Amino acid sequence: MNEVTLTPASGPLTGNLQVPGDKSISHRAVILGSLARGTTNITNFLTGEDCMRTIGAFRQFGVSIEQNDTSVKINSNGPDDFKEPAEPLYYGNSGTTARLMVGVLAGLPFFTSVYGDPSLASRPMDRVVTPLKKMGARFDGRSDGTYLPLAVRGGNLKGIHYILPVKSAQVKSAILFGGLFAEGPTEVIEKSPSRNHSENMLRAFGADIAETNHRIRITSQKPLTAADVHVPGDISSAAFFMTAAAIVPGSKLTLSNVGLNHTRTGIMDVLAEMGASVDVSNKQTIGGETFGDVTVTYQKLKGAVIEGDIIPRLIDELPIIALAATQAEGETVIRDAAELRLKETDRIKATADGLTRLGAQIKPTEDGMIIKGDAALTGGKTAAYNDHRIAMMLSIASLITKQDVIIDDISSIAISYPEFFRDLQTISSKR
Ligand SMILES: O=C(O)C1=C[C@@H](OP(=O)(O)O)[C@@H](O)[C@H](O)C1
Ligand SMILES: C=C(OP(=O)(O)O)C(=O)O
Repeated sequence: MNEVTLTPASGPLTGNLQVPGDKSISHRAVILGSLARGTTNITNFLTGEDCMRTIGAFRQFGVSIEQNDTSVKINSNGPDDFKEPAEPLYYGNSGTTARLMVGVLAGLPFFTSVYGDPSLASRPMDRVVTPLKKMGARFDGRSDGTYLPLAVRGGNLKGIHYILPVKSAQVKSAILFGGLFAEGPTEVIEKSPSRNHSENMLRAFGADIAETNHRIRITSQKPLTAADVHVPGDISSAAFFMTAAAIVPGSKLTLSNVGLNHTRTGIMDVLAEMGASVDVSNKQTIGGETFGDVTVTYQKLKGAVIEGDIIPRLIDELPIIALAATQAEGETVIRDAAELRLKETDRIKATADGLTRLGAQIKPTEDGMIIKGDAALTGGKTAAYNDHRIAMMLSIASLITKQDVIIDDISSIAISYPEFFRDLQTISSKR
């Protein structure tokens, strides 16, 4: 347990921050760099625990991966040279590693077994196992392959045509990665767009991939060609500081080199709709991913309704949006977000409970929450449910409470943002 006591901010937040590299893109860079033949150099890699799990997974196949802080160099001869691992693969807390790797393991002609921490062991895996079984991979696992630990015997895949039953980039990506090993084309259809980093990076690595109208088609073409990847700053990490600037009166913060892929920028749209001033400058695009500087300036917020197709574009930001909503004029309603219940913890319950303990009024619903605005947060003892996004959200809440905030355990923050408290100190005048 790693308890922390945080003191309220003494004044406006100002300055400039560069948040660490994007978690989703870092995972994918290691996966495609390992599947490709040649040398892949990754810059601004996220060294958080989750992405290190993905590096560990490929090292167990014998791939040479040198990691020096945020620089990663992968030398690979492609999957034909991968060795059957002697030990089970441990994916810790990382849903993205588990689900994306299932797509890869399904294509490898040998046996692997996979497990994770108690949180990961409670997250559904049938969403990736079901389509990959249809493609020909063999799985066994708890509750007939619904949960980790999983045993996989891969190889001899055939392409499929699959309409995604859940709005999930992890499921889409697992099937596309399986498609890299399959005989015949694989087609995935998504009803509303989820993050498309896999598609962008597959293209950059020379895959035969085409996309029309939410229909993505990939045809196996071995091996992929190595390509360098520059990872933009993680908008999901920047979201904590964007929101901090939007709720601490008088603040103005600039987050530099933040990923601005349209499938991820829902947080900026919502903050702007709620009334914050959100400005973008210095935009550039590398490897299909756009990034730039985002400046958020405090303005009194107003409540909003957040629902429908925007949800996948801000799914990981809903806890911090809930905090913003406690400071807005009027009520905020979040709907269509039942997926939040299946993350590292049940984030509807954890957000409502964590903020209620600090004095907010939040009513959890089956697929979202209703948040009463203009709450004077008191502070006190609260719980992060061993979830990095909840721990960081509650830490940002401490900036506007009357008294100190005591969070039971903040060790989960190392999952996605190891330097979070250093950055929080940089921009808050009192710490
Ligand atoms: O593909 C990815 O990198 C991710 C997709 C999202 O999950 P789902 O695809 O399950 O919605 C997101 O919550 C997760 O943090 C990262
Ligand atoms: C849900 C998340 O990650 P994952 O699914 O990879 O555990 C997250 O980072 O908020």
